Amino acid sequence: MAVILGPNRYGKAETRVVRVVRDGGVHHIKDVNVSSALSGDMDEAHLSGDNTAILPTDTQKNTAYAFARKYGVDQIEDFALLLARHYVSSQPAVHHARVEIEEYFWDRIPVQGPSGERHSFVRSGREVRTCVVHHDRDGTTTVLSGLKDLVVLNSTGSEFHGFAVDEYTTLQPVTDRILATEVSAAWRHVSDGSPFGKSYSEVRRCLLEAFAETHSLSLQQTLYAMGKRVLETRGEICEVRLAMPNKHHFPVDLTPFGLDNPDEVFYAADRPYGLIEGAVLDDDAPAARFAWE
Ligand SMILES: O=c1[nH]c(=O)c2[nH]c(=O)[nH]c2[nH]1
Repeated sequence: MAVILGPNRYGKAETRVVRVVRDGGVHHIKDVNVSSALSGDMDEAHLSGDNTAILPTDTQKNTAYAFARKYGVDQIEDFALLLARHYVSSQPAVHHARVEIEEYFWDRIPVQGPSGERHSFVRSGREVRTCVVHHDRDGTTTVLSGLKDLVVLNSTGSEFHGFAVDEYTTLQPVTDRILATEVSAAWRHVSDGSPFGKSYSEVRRCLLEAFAETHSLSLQQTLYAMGKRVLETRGEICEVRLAMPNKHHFPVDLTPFGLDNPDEVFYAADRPYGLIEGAVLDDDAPAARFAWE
């Protein structure tokens, strides 16, 4: 038997970059979390401890901060593209760069200082925006945008029946239930030139509208409807992957207290939960290459 080195990459995970832009007394905040991972001609670092090809992860952290100052941080996808291209073009040993960014939203606290200052924020209860960019020295670039922690609920319009049963099945069919989930979604851009800000808000709108407008016979059906809505509405997207936990809401039995419960009071269970995952894509979507790695 011979031992060989398998696929490997290395980088700095979760460099938290907060940038404040001052427009007089009106401040703007960008709060991102940058993870870079590089791979290429660097086997010797693992095999013999030769670090010649290794650009330190500490340098990768510094680069994220320096680029935030030099180029600003607007759309996270554009910032990730900038970093990924920088590593591949400046380091001969780096054949491939993967840059993942999360963005956390802040809302302005609507008060003003005596001279009109506006510099107070509250962390938004909104979802986290995400992206994953790959850039390879063969010239291929892939861009995924996404979101996570988007919690949604339909208080009716959801059924679940007609399912397979065996000797362990106790679930009763229902024609009206609460459907709640915490959406994690990622969508693949056809090119690296999408207008990423507008695209993000429109995809988010498609997901929410399809969730609300679909009369659901299962979370699986709702998932497909959400992905389909994005693909039919947004030409710049060719694939959507969704992970949606079924956040079960069980009507509480109130009969011990002499009370009925006409689907009014629910117990929101946190675990276990059903986990529904799926990809929806254009049948002529270009090859994904390493986009999902
Ligand atoms: O929408 C659902 N899909 C399932 O696969 C499932 N399984 C289950 O127990 N409840 C549900 N609900």
